[in-house]
Order: sequence, then structure tokens, then C-alpha cells
Amino acid sequence: MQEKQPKPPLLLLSSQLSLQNRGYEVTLNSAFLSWKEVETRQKRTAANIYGPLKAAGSHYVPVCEIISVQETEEDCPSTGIGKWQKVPQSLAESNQYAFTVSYVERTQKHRWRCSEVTLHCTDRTLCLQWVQAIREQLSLLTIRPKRLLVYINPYGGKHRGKRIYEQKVAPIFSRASISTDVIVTERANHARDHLKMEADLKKYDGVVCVGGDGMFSEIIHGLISRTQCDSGVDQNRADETLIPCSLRIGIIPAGSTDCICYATVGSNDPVTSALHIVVGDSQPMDVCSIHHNNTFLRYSVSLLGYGFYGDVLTDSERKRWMGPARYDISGVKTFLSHRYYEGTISFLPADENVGTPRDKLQCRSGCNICRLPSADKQVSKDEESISDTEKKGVWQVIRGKFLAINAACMSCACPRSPKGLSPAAHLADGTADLILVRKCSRFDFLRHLLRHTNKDDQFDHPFVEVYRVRQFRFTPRYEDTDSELELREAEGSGRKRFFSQICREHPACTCSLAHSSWNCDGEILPHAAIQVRVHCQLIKLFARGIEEQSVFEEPYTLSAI
Ligand SMILES: Nc1ncnc2c1ncn2[C@@H]1O[C@H](COP(=O)(O)OP(=O)(O)OP(=O)(O)O)[C@@H](O)[C@H]1O
Ligand SMILES: CCCCCCCCCCCCC/C=C/[C@@H](O)[C@H](CO)NC(=O)CCCCC
Ligand SMILES: [Ca+2]
Repeated sequence: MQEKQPKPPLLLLSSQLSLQNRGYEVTLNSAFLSWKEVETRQKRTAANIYGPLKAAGSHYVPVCEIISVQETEEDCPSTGIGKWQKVPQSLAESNQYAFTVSYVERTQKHRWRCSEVTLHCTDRTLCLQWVQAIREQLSLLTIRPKRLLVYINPYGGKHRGKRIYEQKVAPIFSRASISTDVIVTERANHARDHLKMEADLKKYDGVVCVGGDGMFSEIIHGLISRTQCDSGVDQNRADETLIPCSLRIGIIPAGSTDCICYATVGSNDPVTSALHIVVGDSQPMDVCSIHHNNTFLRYSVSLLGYGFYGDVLTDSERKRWMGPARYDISGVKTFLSHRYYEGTISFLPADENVGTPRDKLQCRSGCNICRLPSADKQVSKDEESISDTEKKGVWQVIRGKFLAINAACMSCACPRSPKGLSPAAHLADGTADLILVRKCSRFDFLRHLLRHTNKDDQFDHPFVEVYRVRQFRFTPRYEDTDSELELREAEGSGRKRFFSQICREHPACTCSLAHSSWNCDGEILPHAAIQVRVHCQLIKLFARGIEEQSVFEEPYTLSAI
């Protein structure tokens, strides 16, 4: 059977225009805007005089990466935002009409920048014709958001959220003609409650979160709860099939870890994130629901960590005033305390077709595993109940003493750990990687931790096990009493541990040292016994996953077009 050839792009407009006093052949088709220098006879050197007319300095910009186009005044910006250049006199006389196209340019480390090109025309009609033709193409890109609801946490990270938004993001949104309603939060959970109960979501094409992972967690709690509430789904039932949220979420990183932004975009750069929003990217993402005795506790998209990461977080909450450095101080302190916790983990392994946590292949833009219509995804699509699903897989049970129990719904890559907690985890495959770090020496644990920061395999230790799962449960060896829970809740809010000294002497007693807390995307979850289920592609981000490096390194070639 003959393969169907893709349709060639439709030619829309082609003219000779000038750029920095040189002639360029400028072409717009349904896929690309291109401009290539037309070499004049005078410019030809003796060496190439008999050769073909060379199209030196060719540029191709995909239409879907054009941010905006506007008619330009004579004193106009040339390249890069903010750089202004006087139009040369000769050109001003013959080419006094110009238009400026802003577009996405890729730079190093997955960063995007807003670049500009100003093209000059001999008459105004031609200039307007170009502006109109490009605008028409942009108007066909219906995936782009037009109206956004923005929440800014002024206290996340280094308290720079408001400034980052005003100086770096708002100008890009306004250039792309995106209108916004901006809410600067006045308290913790302000954004969550507003989304859950007040916001008129029909008015918007997406929600933007300016802050860190904790702020993002508020946004998803608001959106997911609102969606379930509007559809009559009871979140307290652990076996419910949740309804996916229709609004996409954009993350402008302004927190301490910014792991969700980093792992879905490849950088924690506010301008890059703003541009992914403008071009209307869409990246589905898995979400874990966490229950305790048929009571809904929280959702998680990145790290759900008991033991080491739970203790780091509990300690670091008391040091919030230090900003992002609090995690380093608490990390060292927790490492030195070398606490282990006893309990039982039961889990439902994922099907083999979603790969394994030891794969070398990582989840990247357009990932085949996340696109796969796996049995896992079918479960949620067919709205099968969890009990039917459970029958298909066999639950496994592991008992032991653990320094850390971590579940990563995605890689959890962040500047501290560029490949992340589970480098091969997928953003949208309906599974999480469950990492069990058994009791070992301080030295071995340090080797394991340090491997998160270099290229070595952090799972290649006899005391580390890793499983790809769809559901899991944890039960601590000693029952969690209400008073203990209260104690850990109090600790989470910054109050001191009264019993720690006594318990260090009695490691087997059932007081607070027998339990850690869960670190749920950077928020403390004081319950030790939990039940977790991954919901495949429950939310969508304005992102596309991390692009392969080649997209950044190789300029568009003629053969690719
Ligand atoms: N106006 C506010 N006042 C106090 N706390 C707020 C406010 N708005 C949001 N918060 C809370 O601040 C907490 C931390 O915010 P955020 O996640 O933005 O920064 P971070 O903790 O420094 O970064 P990260 O989560 O990436 O480590 C969140 O739990 C959020 O609920
Ligand atoms: C003693 C040497 C220690 C070296 C440790 C290096 C290991 C780094 C792994 C980092 C994994 C981060 C996972 C992301 C978690 C976020 O949801 C959460 C909220 O922002 N951040 C933390 O809990 C902050 C967690 C910070 C842990 C240090
Ligand atoms: Ca996943």
C-alpha cells in the first residue's frame, strides 16, 4: 500500500523586502515564514561568480511559533526586545513602511526567547498585506489561549513572583494580545478556594500559576475539586474515576524547587514558560489521589515521599524565612539524623508495555509511551471500577525498615537534581515509580543521594528497589494514633517536637518518632497510613514535555520543510 504523502504547505505571499538595508526574499506559506538574503551581482566574489545564486542567511520560523506581528514606526525595534535602531536614511526613503514579527527562538538549556525581525516594504499596501496575511494565519491557531486567569504567590521562593510576572511575563502576554485577570494571593489557599468556589471558569482558556510547586498544588486542588464537584463525583471515594480538567494550567516558576515546571519544560525560566503558554502548548499529566480510610487527603503530581523527604520538609517548614536554602540545611540535618521507619508497602504493578523505571529512554516531547493506548489508560477511559481492575493485577507486598519511600508520578527533575528522582518516569502514562530505600549505612545512603546530582544510576544499589505502579498503600508498623497525628500536624505548622529526646532512647515505642510524614509536592501530609492511586492524564499544562536537544541545536533545514 502506498503511504499517504503529507500535503505541501500552501504558498500565501512572497515579496522582496529589505532587512537592515539588504534585499531579502520573504515568503509566507501555511507552515512557515521564511526570509533569505538575495545576493546581488556586486556582492558576488570572484570565487563564486560562476556558481548558483546562493541564498545566504536563510531563516525559517514555523507559523505556530510566531508570537505576533505589527506595523512598525520608522524608529523601530530591530532584534531582541528593547533594542532600538534608527532606520538608515536611504532605506527610510525607499522602504519607509515596515512590519515587525516576534517569534520564538530557542537558546541553550531548553530556554526560549522572544526574537524579532523588522522587514521593510516600499509601499504601505504591501506592508499591510503582510501584516494581515500573518495575522490571518495566527487566527487559525485556535489552540492558543486568549483569556487567562493568573494567580501570583508573592511569597514563594525568593519573594519575586510579582516582579517576575510584571517585568517578564505580562509584556509577552500583552504582545500576544492575551487578556488577563490577575489575583495576587493574600493568604495560603486563597487561589485554591477561589478556583474551587468562586472563579467564573467559563470566561477563561487557562489558569496561570506564578509560584513554586506548593502554589501549583493549590491550583490543581482548586481545579480538580471544582471539576469533580461540577460533575457530581465524590472525591472521598478512592475508587472513583475522576473527570479530567478541561482548563490548561501554565506555570511561571517563582518558587524554591520548581520541579513541575522544570520536568515539563526542561528549564525554570519564566520567559520560556510564558512563551509555551502563548503558543498554546498542551501536555497532559498524571495525578495521584491520596486517601486515608476512605477520606480524601490530597493530590500529588511530583514527589510523594515518606521518611527522608518527609522529614526534610517538616524541618524546612520551620526555616521558611531562609528561602530556597532551607532545603539544603534541612537536607543535611535530616541526613545526619539517619532515621528509618518500619512498615508495609503493597502495590499494584503497571503493565509491562509502559516500560520500567530502569529504562534508559526518558519521557520527552511527543513521548510514545504516554501516547500509547495502554491497558492502564483504558481503565480510566472505560470507567471501570477499581475492584475490576484490581482483579487483573496481582498486588505485591513488601515489609521492612526504610530510610525513604518515594513515589514519583514524573521524573521530578529540578535544578538540584537535573535528571530527577526517577529519570525514566513518564508525565502521562498513568503510572508512578515507587522507590524503596531500605535501611543502610549513612555512607551508602549518601552515595545514593549524591547520585541524584550526577549521571550515575541511583537505583543501582542493593538497598534500593524501584517499581512502576498504578496504586499503592503504606501501613506503618505501629498504629498511627489521633494524638500522634495531631502532634505531626502541629509540627507541620512549625511547633516543636516535645518527645523527640525520650523517643530516641526508645526506638520501638509508638510515639511520634515511629512515624514520618509524607512530603506531598512540598506540602506536609501528617498521616502515615495512606492509599494512593494514579489517575492518567487528569490535568493538562501549557507545556510540551522536554524537547529533544536536537530541536535546539539544528536550525530548520530546507529538507525538513
Ligand atoms: N499570599 C500568601 N501568603 C502566604 N502563603 C501563601 C500565599 N499564597 C500562597 N501561599 C502558600 O505558599 C506556599 C509556598 O509557595 P510556593 O510553592 O509558591 O513557593 P516555595 O515553597 O518557595 O517553592 P517550591 O514549592 O517550589 O519549593 C504554598 O503552600 C502556598 O499555599
Ligand atoms: C545530604 C545531601 C543531600 C543531597 C540530596 C540531593 C537529592 C535531590 C533530589 C531532589 C528531588 C526533588 C523532588 C521534588 C520535590 C518537590 O515536590 C518539593 C516541593 O517543591 N521539594 C522538596 O520537597 C525539596 C526537597 C529537597 C531535598 C534536599
Ligand atoms: Ca506518570
